[in-house]
Amino acid sequence: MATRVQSPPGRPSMRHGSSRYRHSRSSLYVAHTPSLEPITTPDEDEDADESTVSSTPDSPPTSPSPGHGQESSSSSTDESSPPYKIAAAPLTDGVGLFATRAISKGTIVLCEAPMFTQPSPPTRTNSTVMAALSQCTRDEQRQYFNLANAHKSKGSGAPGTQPVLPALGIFETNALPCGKTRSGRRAGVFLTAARLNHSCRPNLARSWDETSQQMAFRALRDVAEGEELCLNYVDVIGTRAQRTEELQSAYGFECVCEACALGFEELAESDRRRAAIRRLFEEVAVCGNEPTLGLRKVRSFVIDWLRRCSRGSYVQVKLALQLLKEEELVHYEASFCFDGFQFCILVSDFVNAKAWIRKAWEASCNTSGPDSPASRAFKMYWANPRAHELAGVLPRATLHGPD
Ligand SMILES: C[S@@+](CC[C@H](N)C(=O)[O-])C[C@H]1O[C@@H](n2cnc3c(N)ncnc32)[C@H](O)[C@@H]1O
Repeated sequence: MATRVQSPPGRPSMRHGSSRYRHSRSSLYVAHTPSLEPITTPDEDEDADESTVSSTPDSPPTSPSPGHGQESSSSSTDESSPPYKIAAAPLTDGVGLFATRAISKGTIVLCEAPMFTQPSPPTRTNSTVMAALSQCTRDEQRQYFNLANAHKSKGSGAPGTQPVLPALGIFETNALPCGKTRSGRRAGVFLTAARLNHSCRPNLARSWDETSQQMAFRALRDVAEGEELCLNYVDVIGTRAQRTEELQSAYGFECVCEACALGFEELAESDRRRAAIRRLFEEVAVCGNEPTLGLRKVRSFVIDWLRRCSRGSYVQVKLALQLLKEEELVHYEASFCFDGFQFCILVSDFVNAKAWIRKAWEASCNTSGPDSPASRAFKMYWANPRAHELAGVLPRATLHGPD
């Protein structure tokens, strides 16, 4: 069974020197599409006055608005206690984390250092996990061996395959990706966060902080007291059938989350929306790892898109944002907004570019904090959109902003 670790991870990273923003859990490069209907043709709109967008300040604030990345606080009598508790999650046949008080969007719910980390397979084996465990305290070892093990039933191993021994099985079930070193990517087990169940409508996002070597878990939306706190282990844009297949093959369980438990008609609606979001992602996934190739692809994509615009059959980023809101999948917002920014940048529409990048920055602060590489890059582009390598590579045009 595949590890819980996503490749590469869970929260966004910005590829400096290129133009792509990679969404966290997704393997998709989301250079999508312009929702951006041109309202003037090239050359009609000479140097637009950036100050005309009143909702977009000329420059980003020095610090994000309240809420972003704040440690949890509430009206609870004991604010120093964690805003969560571990309790039985009967549907998952185990435990989960539950909010002990109301938590507002963007709040850091939990910040945790890994008990230990490991390299990626094949370097990671049962022996390397056992060696790391031998450096931990007895209490930590006891807690570790109490964690879920999705590989338990495979103990004897299928003919011709190696059995998954307990220490490794537990690691593969619970580990989260935490950064990259010179020798490659690493994953770690976090004793508290290992109790977070999966939801296809998650209310937590995780982001690894290289400086503190800790994982932060932030509320993606306002969470009510008593609500279960959940991450998404896999990409959740896709129909229930697609998600079920992925969770089964990667983690071996049938998802019991609220999105998967919807009744027939609601599920059909949800499936329709998620399929549309995925289509939007894929239709405009134009860029690979190689910046020059990416640039070429972006260019031909935009030219094609401009052509399609004139026939009125373009896809709208705004539509994607609306669908994400309806499905409560706001952690994908920053990717779409960054694409909106990039398409404006291509045609030197700096007014609308600023509006898009501001929205991308706000969304990114909520999911991964103001100090994440993506948030920093967005803020930098907000201050100076012309610094983007795609700036002005196509004839000038005026597109639309997000609002
Ligand atoms: C990382 S652990 C999460 C905490 C776990 N429930 C426990 O008791 O320790 C992952 C395991 O929890 C269960 N699980 C997590 N999310 C689930 C979901 N949405 N539906 C069903 N089971 C789930 C699966 O058995 C999975 O292998």
